[in-house]
Amino acid sequence: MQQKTTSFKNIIESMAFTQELKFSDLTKLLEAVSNTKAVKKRDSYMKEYFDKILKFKADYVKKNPQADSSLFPVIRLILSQEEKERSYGLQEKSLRQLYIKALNLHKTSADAIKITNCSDDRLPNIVNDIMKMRTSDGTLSIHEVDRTLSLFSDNQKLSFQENELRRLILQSNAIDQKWLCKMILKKMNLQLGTTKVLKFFHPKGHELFLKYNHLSRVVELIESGKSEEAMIDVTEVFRPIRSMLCQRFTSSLNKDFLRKEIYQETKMDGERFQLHMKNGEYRYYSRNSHEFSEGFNTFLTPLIKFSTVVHSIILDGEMLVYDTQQSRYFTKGETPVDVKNIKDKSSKFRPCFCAFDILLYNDKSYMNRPYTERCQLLQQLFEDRIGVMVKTKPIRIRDVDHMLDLFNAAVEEQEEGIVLKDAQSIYKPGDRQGGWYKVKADYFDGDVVKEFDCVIIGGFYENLNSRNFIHKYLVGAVEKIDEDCMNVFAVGEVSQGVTAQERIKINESLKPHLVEHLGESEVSFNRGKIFFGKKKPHCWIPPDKSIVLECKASELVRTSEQYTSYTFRFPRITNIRRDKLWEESDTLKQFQEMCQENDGRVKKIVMRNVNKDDLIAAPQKKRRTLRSNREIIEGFCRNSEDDEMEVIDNVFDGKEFCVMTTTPKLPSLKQMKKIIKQHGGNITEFPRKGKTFAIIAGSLTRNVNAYMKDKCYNVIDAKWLVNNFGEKGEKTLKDMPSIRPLLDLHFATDEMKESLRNIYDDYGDSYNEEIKTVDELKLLLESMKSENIENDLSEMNFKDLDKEFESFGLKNNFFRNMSAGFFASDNDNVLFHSAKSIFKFRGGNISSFDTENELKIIFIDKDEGIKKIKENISKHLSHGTVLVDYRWILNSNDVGKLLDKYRNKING
Ligand SMILES: Nc1ncnc2c1ncn2[C@@H]1O[C@H](COP(=O)(O)OP(=O)(O)OP(=O)(O)O)[C@@H](O)[C@H]1O
Repeated sequence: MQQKTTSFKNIIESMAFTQELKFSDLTKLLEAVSNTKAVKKRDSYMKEYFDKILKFKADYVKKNPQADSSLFPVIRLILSQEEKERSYGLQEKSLRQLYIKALNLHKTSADAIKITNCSDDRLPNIVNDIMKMRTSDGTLSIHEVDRTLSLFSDNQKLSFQENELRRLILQSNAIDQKWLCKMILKKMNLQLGTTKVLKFFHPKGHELFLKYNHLSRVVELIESGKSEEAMIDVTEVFRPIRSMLCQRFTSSLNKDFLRKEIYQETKMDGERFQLHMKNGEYRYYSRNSHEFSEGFNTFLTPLIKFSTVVHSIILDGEMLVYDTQQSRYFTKGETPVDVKNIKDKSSKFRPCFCAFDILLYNDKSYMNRPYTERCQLLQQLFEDRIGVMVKTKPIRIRDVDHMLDLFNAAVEEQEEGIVLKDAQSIYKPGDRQGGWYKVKADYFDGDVVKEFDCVIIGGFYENLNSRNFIHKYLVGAVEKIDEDCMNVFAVGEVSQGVTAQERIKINESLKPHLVEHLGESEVSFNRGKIFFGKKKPHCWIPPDKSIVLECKASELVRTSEQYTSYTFRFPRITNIRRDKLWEESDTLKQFQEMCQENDGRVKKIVMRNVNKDDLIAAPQKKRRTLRSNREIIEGFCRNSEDDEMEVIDNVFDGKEFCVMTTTPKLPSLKQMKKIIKQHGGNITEFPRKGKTFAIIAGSLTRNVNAYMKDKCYNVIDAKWLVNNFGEKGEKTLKDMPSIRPLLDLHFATDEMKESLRNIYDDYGDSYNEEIKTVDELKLLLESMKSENIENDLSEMNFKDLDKEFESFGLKNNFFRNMSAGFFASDNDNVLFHSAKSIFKFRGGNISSFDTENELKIIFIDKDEGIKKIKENISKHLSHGTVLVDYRWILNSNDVGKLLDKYRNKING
């Protein structure tokens, strides 16, 4: 009898609602969600799924009241990236091996090679492709998959996992395996956030997750009917709570903000940890709620002494490394050991817990009490013991000046910054807007923190097997050897700060020039050498073919990996300086000066104290710079609107365009692309030889110029597009509008020239159409190169013409008072000639080299080598002659005014 009862109980226990749910239904949903671009549609798929299974569950529970009806297995599969309890010991590399074995593939078979060589992010898709050939129907239940993943976690022996995976393969289809692969790797990339998914599961799901940061806890609270109660507070010891975060301090806050009661605390620079203690048992949880009790219980717990009244407590704080010999703390950037990983008992390093908040005391939650009350309590419960456990000392802020003094003093003390806390703020788990603010020097714009302009000299691939996507750039500082030679030195790596689209664009520009790095310490390029440090990039790039990045960092830290002995901490790209030549990057000397020895400590790169003006001016300025650069990039972002765009005529007949630059007066890049598509054209993000009909350029940036030099692409002025189709592309046309050589084309390929031959003469004068404006006439005259016509041109009274045609807005003769010579040995340098024409067209006077007169200004092409140029024109040079790179004319023309005096000046 006894026997019978037990086995019946087992049957009941093993009955689970998720046995009724097909895994292939779930993977079908995940596939549909991840393939859908429209956000609303994605949401509706997920919502529909949850509505359906919740209803199904309600019916099931009625019939099987004793069975396990939890939806946790479903949720933890969909949100595998949040999985904390299970780890499978499988990364992309080992998972490849596992699949090869489970599928019984021979190492040299085509499928095995595909699995081995694909990039990490492609692995699930490759598994999908291979499985298509061999799968059965998907008959697995969610329960079965979830259970197997638990087994994977409990037993990480490869032979065991191989058998289990094979069992699953036999019962699944290709899509099932694709998603299983993603679940094991915990990289779902579902395009649907965790909180959103949880919202579909339960209206309080996402809020509870924000608070508790733990899937199983959230599901448990909801399914046990405790969601309302939990929203208020169910803080328990040994249940980690999501950390409250800090908002960045910006000037927009300061008016009202500093009128409140605000406290300042030191911003400690270690690792965020929670200390939980109950009746002498201690546990420690990281910011992501992972437990790291073992090490801390060995090295820290035995030294901690709470007041005897404390039976249970949860403290929030920062774990720092303390050097017991030197009696000093290490910041995160300079610490020689990982605070979570101190294992050696004889080590001079010890973890020290710096508490700044208390969330629970003697089983009573304090999370909903104001900051000041929590702080008061915290001060009473233990004595500070340096190097073991200490607490912050909040200071009440009197006014803005007081706040700035405290901040500047903190920076002076080499601290990371300060934290400001609203006296009334309660502890809001996971919240960044709850009344805590972090102030750091690099949040201020411009010259508070040094901005580095560094040229990209190398790259690190995301995946070494495929070597097709650089995710991190090695950047360098320059050192001039002589006029023609400049070396570059590796100073740091930078990855953050650009969007995925921007990174794609940078990578595409670098791609044609990348050279595989074979471990050399130095490599040569045609203007000098690059010197690397110990860490070698996967590929290098000649600086003269590269891009300058403007980077900011929070500080400079010691490194043994770069050429320089210091490198950036928390570097991020703040700008892509397409306007800057690689030689204009920061110099090695400048960099080394920043790194002057200072007690062996981290180098703050704060240039000066922050003052009240910085609080007002900075953010606006910053936004502007970013916007202008973002706009250049914006056009490379695919937009879901594009898919829904209506084509109103087909005058472009599938012709491919690359919209590259715009100006403030022209429509945005996005808008221009839309215009092209509306008229039947195609867009490419990068010009393709033989395929791209034309580049559309609003301004002749360095990038556009580089494409013109290639001589493979027509470059059409963006105004052509707007003039013919309207600002919004609204005008319907029957035929492709004519492209006028003088007015619309910056560069024409031979093919284009040939096709225009029947319509325009050699100077670009139309056989059919009359000249309509002075602008046109001037350009036409410019294009005529014969002696007579040149003379005619110089004799024309442009002043009168200007007056006469003021109504046309032709007042931009900004080179009017300048006389200059032009020297370039390369006669085919299209850009140089176009700069010369623009100079003349905008009123400049071109001095001749015929006489032996000395010229004051000579425009040259710097790329031809200064030494060589100087030899060629030595007799025209005097002490006062200034050599200026011709790009200054192009750049001035682009912005419609003279740029600061000779930005591209070479000497003088
Ligand atoms: N006194 C303090 N009060 C609150 N947080 C502090 C304090 N001292 C140091 N910190 C740390 O500063 C961090 C606050 O910044 P935020 O919440 O944005 O985290 P973060 O993204 O790690 O930021 P950062 O990189 O600036 O440290 C906290 O996570 C915490 O680790």
